[in-house]
Amino acid sequence: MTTNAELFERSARIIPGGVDSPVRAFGSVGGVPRFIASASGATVTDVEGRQYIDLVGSWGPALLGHAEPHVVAAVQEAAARGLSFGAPIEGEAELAELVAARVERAGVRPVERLRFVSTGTEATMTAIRLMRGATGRDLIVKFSGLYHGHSDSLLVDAGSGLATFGLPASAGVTAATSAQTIVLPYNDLDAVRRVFDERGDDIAGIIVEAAAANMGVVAPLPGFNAGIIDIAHAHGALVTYDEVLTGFRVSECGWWGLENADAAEPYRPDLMTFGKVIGGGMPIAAVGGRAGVMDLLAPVGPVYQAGTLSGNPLAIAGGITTLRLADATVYERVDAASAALRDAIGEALDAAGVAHRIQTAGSLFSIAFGEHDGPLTDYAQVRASETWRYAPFFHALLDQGVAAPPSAYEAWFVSAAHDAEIVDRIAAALPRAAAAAAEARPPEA
Ligand SMILES: Cc1ncc(COP(=O)(O)O)c(C=O)c1O
Ligand SMILES: N[C@H](C=O)CCC(=O)O
Repeated sequence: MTTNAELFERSARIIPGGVDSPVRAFGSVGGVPRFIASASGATVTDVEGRQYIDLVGSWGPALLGHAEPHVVAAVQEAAARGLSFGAPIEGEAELAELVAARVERAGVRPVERLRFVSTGTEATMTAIRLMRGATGRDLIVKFSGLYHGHSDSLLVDAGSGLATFGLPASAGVTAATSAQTIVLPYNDLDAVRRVFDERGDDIAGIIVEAAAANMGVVAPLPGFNAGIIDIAHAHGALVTYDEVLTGFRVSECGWWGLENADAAEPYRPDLMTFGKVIGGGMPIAAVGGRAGVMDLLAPVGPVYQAGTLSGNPLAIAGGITTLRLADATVYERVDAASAALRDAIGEALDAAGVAHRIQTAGSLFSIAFGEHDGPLTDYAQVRASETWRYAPFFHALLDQGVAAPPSAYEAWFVSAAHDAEIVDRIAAALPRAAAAAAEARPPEA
């Protein structure tokens, strides 16, 4: 049997850090990452044959659970017809229509056009290029601790792996590129107003996660998302609303649908980005939005964007089947599992005397250790929390067969396959994890 440790060592000799995406390396929690051999429903199994209840969900896509049989069959059937054609296929329009139709409230449909790419990074990169192309301006506004993938302009003060490893930015991004990204504190409308008052004529647009979930989960304050759209539009700038992580995970209609559930006049971002769930585990993402902006894309307009594998037939098949299956009952199951799990975590931590706050945005959640007066609202507060309690908490769960995200800065993902029995098994593992968090001590300064 090959062990995780042997594979990690072998991989690290040829792949930097032994992984193809930094957070997977267990850098901030320590130890050896599990090399996954297979996954089914709510569980993953590593190369040593050990099964874990999975709370990572491939970082979001596994809404229905792993290897959902209909999705697997659809992908297999597509594969049998050919892996990639570099030409349009019928399913692209169908998946685009499915995505666009879901983002609808009170007759408002912000997605009039959609283009598929292969990753969320490409989707947000294309979105900011479109905002610049549409306005003829250079500056982009983003928020501290939010993550939009790894394109140069958006790595400044970003969440996810940069937060995990405590990096303010990435080496290799030129000073000139960084200077074109203005970073503001999340949930601070006054800061947005001030920067637009000072530099509004030069700002192409704002990009924002629909609900922040890459610095742990930090929900937008009521009115924040609508407010930034008002401010941007008053200055002739655009807004990209990044639903790569939240889209069709927190509701049938994404975070936009949750926030606008009862709105007579839903707010309307100019562009939206999607990924993760729209491929059900296959590599696909998308940028969509107002026709007037989207039609600037080549070959209709002058903003260039392309991709050899864009609209890949296997990914399109996985996406269509996933979205067709992701109906109201799926979201009820996911919401119920998330609520039951949050309750169990809260009870275990309370019983162990560990001060904490469970941050939520729909079914997404994360744990902010330490005393907090109310929900944490920005990155500074998250960084000031007792993140050092996370590693022992994480490892105590892992030792008992529960795989939480290997970073305090990542969201926890449940799926429709996380039923009551699975939640009970996690609950049984929580007291030991809570005790480990209670015993943790801060690192020496
Ligand atoms: C909100 C958000 N935007 C963009 C991305 C980038 O997507 P990808 O990893 O597919 O490039 C991610 C996650 O990685 C994300 O969470
Ligand atoms: N936080 C990231 C996506 O949402 C985690 C995925 C990755 O970068 O590996």
